[in-house]
Amino acid sequence: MSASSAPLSILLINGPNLNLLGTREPGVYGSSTLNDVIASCTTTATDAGATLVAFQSNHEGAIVDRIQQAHGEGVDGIVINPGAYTHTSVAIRDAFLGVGIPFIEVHVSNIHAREAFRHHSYLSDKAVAVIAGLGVKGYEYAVQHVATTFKKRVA
Ligand SMILES: O=C1C[C@@](O)(C(=O)O)C[C@@H](O)[C@@H]1O
Repeated sequence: MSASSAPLSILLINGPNLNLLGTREPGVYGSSTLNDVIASCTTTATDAGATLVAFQSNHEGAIVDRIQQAHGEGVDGIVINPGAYTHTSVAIRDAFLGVGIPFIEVHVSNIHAREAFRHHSYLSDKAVAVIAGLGVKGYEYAVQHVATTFKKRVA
């Protein structure tokens, strides 16, 4: 397959505690599981002619490693819910700046309507877009946007 006809490649990253979606604070995060999210995002990507790979880790360095690895893999766009690292991680910010892969930041909850320490994100000013407060639907909207508007990246 030539580079021009290769499908757009999307990486979905979920940070700490998002493996607990479905049981974690359901009043805040809802009842869908991470597997539900991955299934719906995979369908959204596939229907739009893109591919999607999902990754979850509770460890900051593993997320940095995965972002760096994505560069070598030719990933075209990343959808990330960094969880609590949103509010703390210069390392994840620097990883995005280092690889230059465009990304959308997703939060299940509206972080701006919650505690003050959740209002600041180390990623938002570098993101193509930020979706917060639309529940797990936010992931699908982000994947849909990446799949239909992002371009294949030139290595
Ligand atoms: O783990 C999370 C989940 C979250 O990113 C969200 O999806 O709403 C919001 C963060 O503040 C929190 O630490």
